[in-house]
Amino acid sequence: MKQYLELCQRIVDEGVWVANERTGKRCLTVINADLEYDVAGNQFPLITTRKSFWKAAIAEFLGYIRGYDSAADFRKLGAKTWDANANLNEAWLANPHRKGEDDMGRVYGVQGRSWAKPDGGFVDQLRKIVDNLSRGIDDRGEIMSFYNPGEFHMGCLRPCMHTHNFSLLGDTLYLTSYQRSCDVPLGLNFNQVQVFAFLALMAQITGHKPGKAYHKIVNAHIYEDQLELMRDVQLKREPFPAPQLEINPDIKSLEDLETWVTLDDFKVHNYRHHDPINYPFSV
Ligand SMILES: Nc1nc(=O)c2c([nH]1)NC[C@@H]1CN(c3ccc(C(=O)N[C@@H](CCC(=O)O)C(=O)O)cc3)CN21
Ligand SMILES: O=c1ccn([C@H]2C[C@H](O)[C@@H](COP(=O)(O)O)O2)c(=O)[nH]1
Repeated sequence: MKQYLELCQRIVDEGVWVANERTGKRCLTVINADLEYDVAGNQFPLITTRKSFWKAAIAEFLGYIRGYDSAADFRKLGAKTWDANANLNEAWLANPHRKGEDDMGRVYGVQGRSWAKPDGGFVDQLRKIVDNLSRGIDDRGEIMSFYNPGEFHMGCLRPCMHTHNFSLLGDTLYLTSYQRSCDVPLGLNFNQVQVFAFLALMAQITGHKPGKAYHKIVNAHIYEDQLELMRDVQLKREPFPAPQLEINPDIKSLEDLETWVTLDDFKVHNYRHHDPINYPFSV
């Protein structure tokens, strides 16, 4: 929590205003942030200076793991986060690749589970990582990347958190995740939860102990219409201690994640938080 608040304060103190064409808004921006999460010690990085809807963050990530490409499937899992990008962005609505209501196109999990090969067929990046790690193999390329410039024109948004790189040291699993663009008041609240939960889940299904998760962000920003709430409300609050995440121990394989897992398989203990803050969302 301290590192999150320090990043927010750094943006307020040192950020530079940058105009963003896609949203038509200005963002107060800094470059480079390195965050670290202690998954071994189960210090769940949930924001405590406002109420976090952490279940939606986990639902969203479960949708990526399943390779979903429809905002409707995300809604069924419990995340409304893709509704706006799938259905409200003018450029995407006019895109001939959009398959209709709720279609997100070839983004995130689609790339993670079925990256199209130029010579035909698809690559399932996540399956390969799970198979290798389960056999104790780290080939120094245990990477799932959603970043496919050859198909950007076929999706509603370029991936923000775009690459997840796993490492095995002895029987401890590590994760390094890379993010090119970060909406710190809204997106990061979710992304922290996702990086932590992804390492915890992968350690559980591949039979390893989780170590640390490293989260590397390039462009970290606060939109102009979020600044006042961040500076004058959220940053004035005192954080509470980190809660703990409990994952159903019956989740034992990638197939489990693909088939029966729901949000009921995740629980958070000792979550003390301040009141919710409704930050504006930019499409
Ligand atoms: N501008 C922008 N920021 C983002 O963080 C973002 C995008 N666009 N587009 C793609 C995804 C969608 N994500 C989202 C979308 C909505 C919320 C959101 O509204 N969160 C609310 C409550 C959510 C709920 O009630 O479930 C929050 O207060 O955290 C968060 C992340 C993250 N990404
Ligand atoms: O997981 C996510 C997804 C998206 N975001 C934010 C970061 C930006 O504010 C927008 C994406 O806009 P681009 O113009 O494509 O950079 O969404 C996030 O923080 N986390």
